[in-house]
Amino acid sequence: MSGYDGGRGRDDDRRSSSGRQRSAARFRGDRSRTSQAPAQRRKRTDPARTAAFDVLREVDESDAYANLVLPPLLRERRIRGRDAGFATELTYGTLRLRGRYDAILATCVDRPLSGLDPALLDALRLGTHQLLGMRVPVHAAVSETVGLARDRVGAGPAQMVNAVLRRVSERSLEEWLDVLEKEAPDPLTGLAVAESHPLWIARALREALAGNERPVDEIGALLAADNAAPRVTLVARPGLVDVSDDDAWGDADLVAGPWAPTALRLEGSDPSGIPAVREGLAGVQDEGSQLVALALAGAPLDGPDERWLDLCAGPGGKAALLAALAAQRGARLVANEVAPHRARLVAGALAALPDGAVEEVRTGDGREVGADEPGAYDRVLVDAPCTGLGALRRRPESRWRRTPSDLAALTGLQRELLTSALDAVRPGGVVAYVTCSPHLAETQLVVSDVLRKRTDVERLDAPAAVRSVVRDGADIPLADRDDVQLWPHVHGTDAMHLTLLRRTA
Ligand SMILES: C[S@@+](CC[C@H](N)C(=O)[O-])C[C@H]1O[C@@H](n2cnc3c(N)ncnc32)[C@H](O)[C@@H]1O
Repeated sequence: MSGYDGGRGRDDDRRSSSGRQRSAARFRGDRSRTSQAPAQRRKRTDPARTAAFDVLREVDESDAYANLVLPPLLRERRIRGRDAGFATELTYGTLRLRGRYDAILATCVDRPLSGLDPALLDALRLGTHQLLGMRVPVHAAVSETVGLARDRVGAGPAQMVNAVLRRVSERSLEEWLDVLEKEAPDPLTGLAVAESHPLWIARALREALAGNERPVDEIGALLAADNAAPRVTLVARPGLVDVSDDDAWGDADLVAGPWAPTALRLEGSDPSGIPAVREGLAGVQDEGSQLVALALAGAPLDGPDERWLDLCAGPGGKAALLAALAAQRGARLVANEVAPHRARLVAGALAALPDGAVEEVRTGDGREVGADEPGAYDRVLVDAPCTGLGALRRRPESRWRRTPSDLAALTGLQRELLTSALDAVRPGGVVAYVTCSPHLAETQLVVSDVLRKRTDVERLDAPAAVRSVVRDGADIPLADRDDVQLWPHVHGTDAMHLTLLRRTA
């Protein structure tokens, strides 16, 4: 990114012809725009940085998700190519590394950060990420961010941005990390700050490593992996599209994923132009999600194998893979989801599946299915609502939104959903309990609590089920346990948990 000039020269023309200022005014923090002459505005604002700033304000003020706000904003403002790449890295990087940058900024600002105007604080964070996370030259990072602050926050705050960012620029990232480490009361706190995680999450992840037979000193690598933007991974839905079909993949640059035979890693970030994706024959799906669905479909089963249930299906990624696998063996899938808008997404995800593969997409509370349809299914997936602590790299702001108090409500729901799934599966049938969180309270403890109350369930060898579905020759490292925990820093996947259970009587 070095040498990036904010795309000003190129953008001035686009700005006058695109009508973008009207749409930009939708966003708040626009205080000084109207009092400035257009020529001044053009001089001060850079479209990529302004877009990043506006997304950060939306995330802060409206609890928006950056990955839902940024892409349409870039399209609306016609920010493309290098400018779009810069805006994306600036937005997501600033959100992910907010904790690290706030700790650095706290040493450069003479009052508590909590007392600053939130818009000013966002401008400081954006400038700090350019200086320490993107190697933008100091003069460009400071002057462009000062211009942005003047335009969006005001002249006084812009002066402060100038002074603070100059202080930040006096040290390299490594030097700043040394400072933070020395200030920390203990190593885990230091690591949590340096790798920008709330301390409770760093603690929970360290406990999850220990609880899954991994060395706890991997915590640094795990936290660092959460800060790396994940590669886009596609799933080639079996029976719908073949990896070797050139027409289906267009000119996309794809390499096979290391584990799932269905997984393809995309070089680049925009899969929307790929014919197979447009037609629903393939989709964007983390390789860990693919593995757990493949493992459920591949788990050994006695008796009929005809009717499968996805109890918590929205938005439908795993349902689409399961339905494709079901179709290959003449089985059919019922996809259940409690939220109507998410049930509609499931229906969309399943649209390309052959007739007969999907029995029904229904909107309903998964906790009631076990009582309503006891023993009615051969295979059941419970991909439970969870904290998402295993997918932090994918949702840049989520680590700052979650609180430990979310756990109590979620783990209660998880227990009820797993209980319902075990009632809904027939004796001899298989249930997969899955979360995209490695938190022990959401994984091992939920399973052991539910099983303590039942005598009709046995655990299956989930590592064996995963090994039986991975790509030929792939030697996937899995702990010596009967459940599976995947890790971003080990497997390059989200931290998916899988327990496989069989109903015995
Ligand atoms: C982790 S997501 C599932 C992701 C999905 N399996 C996929 O691969 O696309 C959990 C889903 O459970 C849904 N959910 C939450 N409570 C539920 C309930 N009581 N019954 C059924 N679904 C529920 C949520 O709305 C959310 O869509």
